[in-house]
Amino acid sequence: MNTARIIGTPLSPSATKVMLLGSGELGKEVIIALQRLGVETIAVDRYPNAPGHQVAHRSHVIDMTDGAALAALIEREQPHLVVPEIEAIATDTLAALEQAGKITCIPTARAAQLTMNREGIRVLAAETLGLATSPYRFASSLAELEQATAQIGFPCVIKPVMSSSGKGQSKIDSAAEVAAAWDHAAAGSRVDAGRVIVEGFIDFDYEITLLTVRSVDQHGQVTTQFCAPIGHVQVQGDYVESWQPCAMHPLALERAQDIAAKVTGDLGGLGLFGVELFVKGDMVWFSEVSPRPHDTGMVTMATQTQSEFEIHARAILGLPVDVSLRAPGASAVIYGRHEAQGIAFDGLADALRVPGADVRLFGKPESFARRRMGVALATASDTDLARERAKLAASKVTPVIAS
Ligand SMILES: Nc1ncnc2c1ncn2[C@@H]1O[C@H](COP(=O)(O)OP(=O)(O)OP(=O)(O)O)[C@@H](O)[C@H]1O
Ligand SMILES: NCC(=O)N[C@@H]1O[C@H](COP(=O)([O-])[O-])[C@@H](O)[C@H]1O
Ligand SMILES: [Mg+2]
Repeated sequence: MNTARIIGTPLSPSATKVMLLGSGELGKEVIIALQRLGVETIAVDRYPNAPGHQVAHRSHVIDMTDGAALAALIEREQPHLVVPEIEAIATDTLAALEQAGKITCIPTARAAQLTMNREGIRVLAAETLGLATSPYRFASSLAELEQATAQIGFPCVIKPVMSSSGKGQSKIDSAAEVAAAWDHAAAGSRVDAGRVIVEGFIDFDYEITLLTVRSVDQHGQVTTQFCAPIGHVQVQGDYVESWQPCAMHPLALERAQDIAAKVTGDLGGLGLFGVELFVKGDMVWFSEVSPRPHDTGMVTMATQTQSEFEIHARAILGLPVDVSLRAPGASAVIYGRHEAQGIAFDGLADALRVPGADVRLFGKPESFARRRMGVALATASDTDLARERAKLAASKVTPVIAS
């Protein structure tokens, strides 16, 4: 039997305190949703003035992969819930603190541990749960990678076991490209530079994120609900546009939900998960899962009654959620285009004149050419029109070097 958390008053002894580990664009929205529910929020990231720092009650800058620093901060702040927002965290420390009964980690410390490393989640999905995935091998040296790619065949995709947003990822077509892919993976890896996964390339028709929520129902039981599927396009392993709902063959949707229920059921805990799936006709492959809101799910800020961030905030507090769709819509990413601090954004008014459009600028202090700095959102009578509108609105926002 689970009960909803009683919410106290922020900044008082009764406060319900939630600590976000990672405070980028996704964490910023979770923090805003938590604040609306009267929760005291603590934003942590590796650099000052991260998006979530700008809206939380308190902020901290630490190396979140440093277990001692992380444990010391948790000890000082005493949060009721610890909410990982990125993968690159000392998850073993979270597991030890959870084991000792000192924290509640969202959804669970084990989920954070398994998804931090592609090896953990892939072995769980393919070998323990028996789900369909791309064929795969792991390699810890160039020689092992050469052998692994020969076994998997070409084309194949090579990724560091610890990376996200496509960092260090290559799709290669021949053995001649293996060495360059190994070097690229080492440069793009998050923590450990020495290990990669090789995946057989899946020639999918389209790919989706199935936002899946584990929340507490009126009987105190954990229940699983699915948002409408989100279609997306990725360039160099990073998402550039997404839309909801994504039209699917009914059998493919049923299989997608079945896979998502199995994976999230095994990971356990409360909260929203982004289950990434590849679809061809009525066939569905599991790719990976984020035990937290997903970048492609930013579209839900326009499309759903409750955004993925509001759903996550409610679910982790033991509160009921509403996964209903409000209107078809789309999102399109706004990149920084410049390598500079404190850039400015021209053309916002033109973007907001696009019918049905809205824009979020994340406020990241430093821009890189391919850093996601904002997102355009749009609703319309159908997703084709919404995609046009979102892309048009994004194209109107021009990052410029501030004078
Ligand atoms: N085996 C594969 N076959 C075909 N395409 C793939 C394969 N693996 C990855 N991709 C493509 O690359 C994208 C990014 O891959 P993946 O999700 O594994 O990377 P990531 O770095 O974890 O990204 P993110 O953190 O944004 O989810 C996928 O969404 C898909 O478009
Ligand atoms: N695919 C995962 C993802 O989108 N994560 C989001 O990007 C931020 C990091 O952005 P940065 O690299 O620009 O600092 C993370 O904090 C999270 O909000
Ligand atoms: Mg992914």
